[in-house]
Amino acid sequence: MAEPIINLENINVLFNQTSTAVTAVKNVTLQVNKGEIYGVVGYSGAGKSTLVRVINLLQLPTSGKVEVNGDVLFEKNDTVSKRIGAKDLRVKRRNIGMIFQHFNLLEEKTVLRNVEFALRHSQKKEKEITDRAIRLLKLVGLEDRKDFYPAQLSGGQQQRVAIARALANDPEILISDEATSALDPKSTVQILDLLKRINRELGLTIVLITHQMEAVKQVADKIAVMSSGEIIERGDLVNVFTHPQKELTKELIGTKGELAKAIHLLDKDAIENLNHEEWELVHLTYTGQDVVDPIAATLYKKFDVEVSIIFGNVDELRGTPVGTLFVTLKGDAKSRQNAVDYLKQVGVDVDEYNSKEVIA
Ligand SMILES: Nc1ncnc2c1ncn2[C@@H]1O[C@H](COP(=O)(O)OP(=O)(O)OP(=O)(O)O)[C@@H](O)[C@H]1O
Repeated sequence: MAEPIINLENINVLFNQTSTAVTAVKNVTLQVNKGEIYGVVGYSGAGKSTLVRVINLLQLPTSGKVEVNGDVLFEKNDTVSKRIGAKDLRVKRRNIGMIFQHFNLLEEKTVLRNVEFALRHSQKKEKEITDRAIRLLKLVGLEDRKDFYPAQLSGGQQQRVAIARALANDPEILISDEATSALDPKSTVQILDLLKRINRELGLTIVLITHQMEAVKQVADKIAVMSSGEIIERGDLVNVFTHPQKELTKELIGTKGELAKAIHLLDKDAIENLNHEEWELVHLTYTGQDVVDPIAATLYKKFDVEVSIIFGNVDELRGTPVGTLFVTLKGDAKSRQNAVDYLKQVGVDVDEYNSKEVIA
């Protein structure tokens, strides 16, 4: 049974500015299970940072309930108003590591001292602290840079130091706030691989907020899409990517751009002599190549529907290959309907675009 480690219920965060009030988070309920990598995505200003800062009460909600590891840290509604004490909160916060876009390292301290700094409040002896810091630097592959200063490291390496520091107190949860947004693509992949590895090896639960869909695609088990303070869509990563419901989700994962490209690439000559009733554009999404390989032949043989491929693409979602294919189907309406029903039956997700709208 999945065990929730983070439980946010009906969270609202209202910022009262002098002239205007902004509701940065609107009635958000979110559960993250132990050991999951949960991606929270959305455009800038959607409320992602505010929401995750609520988890360790760096941001106090206006109302709602914050529960971490079964302990209620905050609860406020019409009948209840309680909040964990400052001392207990400090202890709880050590169980939640954080990494940020700009690393936030202490520039005047060496890599080793930066990691040790996170352990300054622990009861450990100096030698134990140093040993632990070195072990963590080994984990992130930077043991040989322990005496360097942050400025002497690349962005990716600085983020590794930040990860080692975030893990110093052995947290069960790691919050990553746009941690790869300032990195080049190669370092981004390396940092995401590292996050995936520590998730697996240490059983760490990771909440990853990002506007980079590539990042969640690589590592997340589940995603939530935020817009104007609300979660508008959520679920298993592969499911959301293959069956996006909301326009914004389609936009974020690139379906909309792909559709525009498919329309642009349509062989206008080939369809010029057909009337609107005789063809349509369809977008097929499928997991597993074997489903799609024989499609064209099958649709022609079984349903007398002609398939022309406009373009296709195979992507990888957390290790699962997911294919998308834009094709035109030519044939009478009834045959095309039968063909589409058949595709759905064999597990292909089908989006149909009316030919009239497509070439309008
Ligand atoms: N301390 C604050 N005071 C007032 N308004 C704030 C504060 N923090 C955030 N906001 C507002 O709340 C909304 C959500 O901001 P938030 O930073 O959570 O979004 P985000 O999705 O994380 O975007 P970004 O990645 O750009 O930070 C925005 O309208 C922002 O201007």
